[in-house]
Amino acid sequence: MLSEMIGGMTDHDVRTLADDELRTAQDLFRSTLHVKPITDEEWPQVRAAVQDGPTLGVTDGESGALIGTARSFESAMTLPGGAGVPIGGVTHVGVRADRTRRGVLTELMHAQLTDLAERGMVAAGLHASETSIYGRFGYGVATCARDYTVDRRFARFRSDAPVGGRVEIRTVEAAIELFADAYPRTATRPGMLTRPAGWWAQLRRTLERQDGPVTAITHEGADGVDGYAVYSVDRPQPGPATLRLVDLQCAGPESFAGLWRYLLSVDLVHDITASGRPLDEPLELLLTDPRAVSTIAQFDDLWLRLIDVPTALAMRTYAGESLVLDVTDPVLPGNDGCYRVGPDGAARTEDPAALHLDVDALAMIYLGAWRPSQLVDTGRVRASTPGAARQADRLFATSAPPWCGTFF
Ligand SMILES: CC(=O)SCCNC(=O)CCNC(=O)[C@H](O)C(C)(C)COP(=O)(O)OP(=O)(O)OC[C@H]1O[C@@H](n2cnc3c(N)ncnc32)[C@H](O)[C@@H]1OP(=O)(O)O
Repeated sequence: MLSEMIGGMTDHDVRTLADDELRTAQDLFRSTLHVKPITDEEWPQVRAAVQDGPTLGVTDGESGALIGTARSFESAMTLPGGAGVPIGGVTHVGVRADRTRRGVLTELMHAQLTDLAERGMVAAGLHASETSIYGRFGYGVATCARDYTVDRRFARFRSDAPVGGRVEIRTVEAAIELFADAYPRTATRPGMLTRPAGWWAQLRRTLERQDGPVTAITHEGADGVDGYAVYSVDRPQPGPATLRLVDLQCAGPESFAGLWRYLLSVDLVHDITASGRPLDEPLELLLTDPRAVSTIAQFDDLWLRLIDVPTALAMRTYAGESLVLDVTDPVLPGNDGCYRVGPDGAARTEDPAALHLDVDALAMIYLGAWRPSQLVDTGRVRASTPGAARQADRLFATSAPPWCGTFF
């Protein structure tokens, strides 16, 4: 039983909160992010946007007040090779400011990993507020993303850019409804997650809180709706207007080009900002002047924690020659051991290992975000046979950088 494998003793009472405690938990989380409490008017909408799944809480021994919380919901993540793996989306993690650095988060993380394992989640994923928090619990940066801005004055499509399909302005509700059906078809890149109903409700709330008016568009190709985008425009008076892309998803090159042709055609816009996009999103390649696109930030996107390492390794595909990995998991020691990984699959083995790594480093190479040799070169992974790092590079390589693309 996985709960018996979890290390660390508990001196805090971690329990699953009841439905009528969710608002207190949300307010606690907000306070840790320095956000005002939820008002009575807001609560019904906030409640609707809470994805199904357990909210854990830690209460203070003396006062009984909630001092720490963490939520999770169930999703599925696309792997290299196309399989989907059950993943717990971890969110709303916070510890009351007067109770931090006493192990409350540690207890929550251990209890949550046990719970996720018992619910059959092969992995957990999160977006980190700070990069120093989650590595110790076995999470590693498994996808990266970039923010970019497009100067509309210089952005002209090349004549050989893909054409086809039709862009239509819709109400936000209609666009979400039409696109939510098509979304699973577009989530083919490793690291992409299925979006539960609560996620779409949260998007509606985000859109309602934009300063400028929100516009939603869909792209329709030969097989129906295959892409969508939502954006708002800030038009200060006086000053140049900025179109801020809130979400854009597409099934392929034609819908990507079609959506961007439309976005670049919107009048009275000076520049367009896009955040949290795939590192290799090829907008520059569609334009006559690639410098019209400027990357303004590149950062960690999804932090991944492999909970069931044997299953996780077996569910993705590999290329090249097989290799033995020696995995160490300081929190879930049931994952410790050697695994032969190759084009025929992955399984435990008694054979000697060529690469030695902790479970957080395994998460970093698992979807293809980092090459194993990069982690060897920087001391995060140890190679015990010559050539092992390059061999592992070939095994774990993916055709495109992984990307999550769903913020939660
Ligand atoms: C997925 C999400 O929801 S991301 C949002 C995370 N929440 C926030 O950022 C809100 C503000 N921060 C907080 O609420 C808290 O500081 C938390 C949740 C980050 C940490 O909670 P704590 O109860 O203090 O963590 P805990 O005491 O278990 O710390 C465990 C270890 O991590 C370290 N640690 C925890 N948080 C941080 C941090 N923010 N920066 C650096 N180190 C940290 C601790 O020093 C400790 O190290 P040690 O084991 O070597 O002594």
